[in-house]
Amino acid sequence: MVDSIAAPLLRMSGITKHYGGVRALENADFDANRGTIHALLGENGAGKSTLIKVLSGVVQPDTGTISLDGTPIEFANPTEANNAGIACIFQELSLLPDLSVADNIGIGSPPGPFGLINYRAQRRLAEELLARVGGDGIHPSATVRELPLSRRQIVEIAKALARNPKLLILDEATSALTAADVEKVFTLLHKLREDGLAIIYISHRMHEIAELADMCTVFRNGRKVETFRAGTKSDNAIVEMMIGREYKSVFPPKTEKSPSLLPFSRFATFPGKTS
Ligand SMILES: Nc1ncnc2c1ncn2[C@@H]1O[C@H](COP(=O)(O)OP(=O)(O)OP(=O)(O)O)[C@@H](O)[C@H]1O
Repeated sequence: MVDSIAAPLLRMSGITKHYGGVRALENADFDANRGTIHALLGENGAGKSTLIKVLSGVVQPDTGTISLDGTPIEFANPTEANNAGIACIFQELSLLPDLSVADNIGIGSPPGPFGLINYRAQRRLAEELLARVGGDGIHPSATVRELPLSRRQIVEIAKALARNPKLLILDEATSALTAADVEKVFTLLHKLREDGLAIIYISHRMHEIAELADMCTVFRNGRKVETFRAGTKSDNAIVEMMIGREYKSVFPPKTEKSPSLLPFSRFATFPGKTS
């Protein structure tokens, strides 16, 4: 993690969002720093996805302010958020399966003169980005449909990086991947963190967060409960923050003979969700 004494890259303050009569976020605050992987934790319905939707221009908040790099921002739609340097990856990939890898990666890039696509430039961009994300073995002219899921996820990340974002958000983006493929994505995210990106990561798999995150923020009932450094709280303390009451672990207490290398139980998922 890059320690930052400067202002955070992202600052969300006092965000409230209702869907009709349902309060999804209530006066919520959230900061994210450059060079940091920040996990968002919370039970189902805590407001995590709504926070991300506000941040990525999918929905607009009722009240509250957002600033990026110290500049106040408001997004009317996802394209505006994208243009400002915010890229979002969801569990459902956004790739068009019948197009090539290069077409998918270049899809958001502005066309050349006379509105024409410069295929050579598009292919070069795809090659550069695939190399950056460790997808060297993926051919830019391969059709996305031909690729296994883990490779598609790599292409999705390459596509997200095509606009050179400052902030990369992954919302349950690794849920469909095998453990081995998740490891590959984590290696890539660590590399992107070293490049200075701010990364926000949502997952219900506690062991993933323990392995990946530098910082954690817990949400409950649409509000931020606490932000803390990963590894500084026990599993139970985190679950209690998430559910707002005492939690008796369903896992046997650790013995000296079975130390856990991770601050969270290896196979634990958060209550209320299976992965
Ligand atoms: N489009 C919508 N219309 C009505 N209510 C919604 C809508 N989207 C979310 N909600 C409600 O807003 C609250 C916050 O939901 P949100 O999806 O942000 O939580 P979450 O923490 O991301 O949960 P999950 O882990 O299940 O995705 C919940 O009560 C949810 O039912």
